[in-house]
Amino acid sequence: MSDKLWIFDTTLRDGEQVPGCQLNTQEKIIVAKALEDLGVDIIEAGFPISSPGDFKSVEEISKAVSNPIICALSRAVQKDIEVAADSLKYAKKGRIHTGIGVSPEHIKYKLRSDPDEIIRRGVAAVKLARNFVDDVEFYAEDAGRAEHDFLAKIIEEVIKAGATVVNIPDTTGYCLPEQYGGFISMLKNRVPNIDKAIISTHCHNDLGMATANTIAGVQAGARQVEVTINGIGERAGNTSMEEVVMAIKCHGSIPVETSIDTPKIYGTSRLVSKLMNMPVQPNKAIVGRNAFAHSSGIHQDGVLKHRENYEIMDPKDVGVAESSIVLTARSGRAALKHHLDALGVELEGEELREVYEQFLLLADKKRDIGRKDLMSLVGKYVSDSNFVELISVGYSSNGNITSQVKLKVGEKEYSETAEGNGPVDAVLKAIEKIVEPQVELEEFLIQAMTAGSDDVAKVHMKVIKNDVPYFGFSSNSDIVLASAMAFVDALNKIPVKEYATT
Ligand SMILES: CC(=O)SCCNC(=O)CCNC(=O)[C@H](O)C(C)(C)COP(=O)(O)OP(=O)(O)OC[C@H]1O[C@@H](n2cnc3c(N)ncnc32)[C@H](O)[C@@H]1OP(=O)(O)O
Ligand SMILES: CC(C)C(=O)C(=O)O
Ligand SMILES: [Mg+2]
Repeated sequence: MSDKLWIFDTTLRDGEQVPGCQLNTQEKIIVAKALEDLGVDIIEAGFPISSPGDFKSVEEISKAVSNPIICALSRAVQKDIEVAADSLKYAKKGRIHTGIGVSPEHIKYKLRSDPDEIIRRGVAAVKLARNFVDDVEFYAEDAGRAEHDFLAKIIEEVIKAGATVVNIPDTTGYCLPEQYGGFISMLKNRVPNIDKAIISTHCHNDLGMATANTIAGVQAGARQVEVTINGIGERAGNTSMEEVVMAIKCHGSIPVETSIDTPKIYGTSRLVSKLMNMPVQPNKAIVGRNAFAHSSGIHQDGVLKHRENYEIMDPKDVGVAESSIVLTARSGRAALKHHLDALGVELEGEELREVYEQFLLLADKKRDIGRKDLMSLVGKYVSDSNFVELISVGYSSNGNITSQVKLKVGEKEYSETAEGNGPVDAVLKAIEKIVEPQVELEEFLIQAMTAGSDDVAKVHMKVIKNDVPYFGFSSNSDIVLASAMAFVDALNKIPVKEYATT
């Protein structure tokens, strides 16, 4: 059986530390609700001592969401912890996250302290926080550069003091996966009371290792991961939630499961990106614009034959409707044909080869080939609702009935006259004379819509070209004009190439 992996989202705290990403309380509530909907277990809602606005946000988020635990950050400072506790007063389940720097650098240069004093302050902070809430998380800031002996010692002491979760941050994003996993294994092996607390990962991406380190931590026994949507966070960012969740989903060998409703990932990513003014880089794993876009011929051919040839997950699993085949100068015939089929243009053999050659010439000049470009390349193979245009229709009766018709076909204008046994017959014959090759008029139906002399005629027409039926419709109070319009409508359904070959 798999263990539960607790998803601790810090988009609203560490993510919000990014310059330009600050949110107001209303915006934070929108994100918090989306995170609740996504299924996260813990929302780190803010650092309440930092400003009245952040205090209010934690308070309001505590009221607005009910399922996740609401967590408030503090330093190992009495006032911070008291304010954090106060901000959580409406939370159904509240957690105080307190801690202190544990690396030689932090102890000496940032806190200007010594190891014994740091343990004393850490323990005091946890004890104080436990006076307010049962759920207290301790962070050993900069654990990624800490000495093993000291880290094991402080973790043992804070668990004795009542910490329910112990967070082992790689604050500076320094670790390699083996090293980071090594910290977690070391704690599991050396801290006697370690099973009384959940071990949490908190990794930064300064060397692009945040996800790898987090996974290494989980493989070594961590059961909570601290993550942000889109991997936003201080400097190069935090571990991205979507990457960890999908890595676990894709690799059944990691013996944990999360409660994340993965098809909601993409929507949440876009919401956060929009509200925080933080564009998602196109090649971002899982949620980037190109994460499911295939642009080179060999890959496209492979995906079209069998999606799994180049995709390790179903885009629908993360809320992306479908993968895309992007046409570029590196595309092959399989991709071109795929796009043409979608436009209803089924080309094979010589025709496909001819269009492909034109396509490559265009793609070398233009980076992305869109629908309009394709239409211009295959125009002659598809129908075009404006290819045949009726300019004017008239007739005269001088014993015999003679029509005069003006049509534009493609770029050229034509005038024609014809005789018929009535005005409709004469007009249709004149059109037939202009439009080569001849089509066979198989059905012609005129219907009156009301009963008056000013009635509107509704015309339905079926013409056959090369054994394929095409239908035209129109309505007009002038029955002759309505018939001509329906004929032209049917003619415009015929692929342009049928005209071009005559
Ligand atoms: C790794 C992280 O992401 S930690 C979270 C980072 N987020 C933030 O810093 C945002 C919120 N911060 C703030 O609003 C402010 O920095 C405050 C309110 C916390 C403190 O403001 P100030 O009192 O003006 O202190 P300032 O920010 O200049 O310096 C930080 C002080 O906290 C101390 N400190 C830093 N971390 C800790 C800690 N975990 N426990 C105890 N003290 C700490 C520093 O040593 C420094 O103390 P000093 O002034 O005695 O040298
Ligand atoms: C406050 C702690 C958890 C942190 O963000 C870090 O160490 O990176
Ligand atoms: Mg951090």
